[in-house]
Amino acid sequence: MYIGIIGLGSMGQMLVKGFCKSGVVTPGELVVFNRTREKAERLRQEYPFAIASTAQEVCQRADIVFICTKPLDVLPLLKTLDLPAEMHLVSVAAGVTLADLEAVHAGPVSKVIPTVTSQELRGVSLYACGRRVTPALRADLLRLLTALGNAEEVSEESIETATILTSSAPGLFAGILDAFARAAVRQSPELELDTARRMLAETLMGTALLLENERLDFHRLIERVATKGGITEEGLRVLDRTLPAAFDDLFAVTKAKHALLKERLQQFSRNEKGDR
Ligand SMILES: NC(=O)c1ccc[n+]([C@@H]2O[C@H](COP(=O)([O-])OP(=O)(O)OC[C@H]3O[C@@H](n4cnc5c(N)ncnc54)[C@H](OP(=O)(O)O)[C@@H]3O)[C@@H](O)[C@H]2O)c1
Ligand code: PRO
Repeated sequence: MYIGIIGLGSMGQMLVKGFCKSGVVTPGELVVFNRTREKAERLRQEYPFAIASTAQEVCQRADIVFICTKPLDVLPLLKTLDLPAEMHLVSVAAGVTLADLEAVHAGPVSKVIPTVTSQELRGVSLYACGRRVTPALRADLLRLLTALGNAEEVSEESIETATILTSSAPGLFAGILDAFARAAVRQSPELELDTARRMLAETLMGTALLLENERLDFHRLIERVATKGGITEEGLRVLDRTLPAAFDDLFAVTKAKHALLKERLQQFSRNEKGDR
């Protein structure tokens, strides 16, 4: 099976690295295209895949094609291509729906929300398959996604909320940790910011391992850390008071951004229909 990847930014590169690292495919089974060719050539030094001259060539040569451009670039690009009917088209773009994809491709389409952590073969890929995806094509897709970590099938209704938990979360964790480190330095200016960041990064790694190796849930972990009547308990009270509203706000603004993206994608589709 040949796998095509169009767009070699953060996600396209993650797919190349994750697929090859897991051994689910060899570089020889990959055919890629990126707008700026040098980026593909740089990555090819490590992963000897085929570089196509055009996105059309990727679609001609691959059985399944992951389109990894920014959301608003997906449909304009797909509209310029003559997509082979049997090709499984997979979009990783936030906000691009199965209906958007089925409107531009007569063959099977799926939507996947990957995550940067899959480069380490850990994390959750979300997926939803369109009506024309056969059980065999679904199994092929699942084989690729489970090589990258866990794969969770989700409805399109819940995919946007789940995206924040699986795909935005690594960046959000980093943002939280950075604010945590900066607060520590405000408290104790003699502590260097980089030292505070390193302490937190190492503590995050250890926490993840404890959760996994001891099969702890979040509450059990809290019990292990927060000595009754001790210091951590006080910190947790502050989080209980302040974080629910902050996370409600976070989900509200990210939902609004998804809605804006979808509105702009629909506008594109309406303009296309008008032109015909
Ligand atoms: N980053 C994440 O963690 C993440 C997670 C889940 C989903 N996603 C989704 O993944 C998609 C890509 O995000 P990203 O973060 O990887 O973006 P990115 O780093 O900006 O990468 C986009 C890539 O697409 C290439 N490109 C643009 N137009 C193209 C065209 N017509 N033909 C071929 N290549 C083209 C760009 O090429 P150049 O080198 O010329 O710029 C660039 O390498 C988005 O739709 C996003 O919603 C991202
Ligand atoms: N990265 C993409 C974004 O920030 C989608 C989820 C994670 O838009």
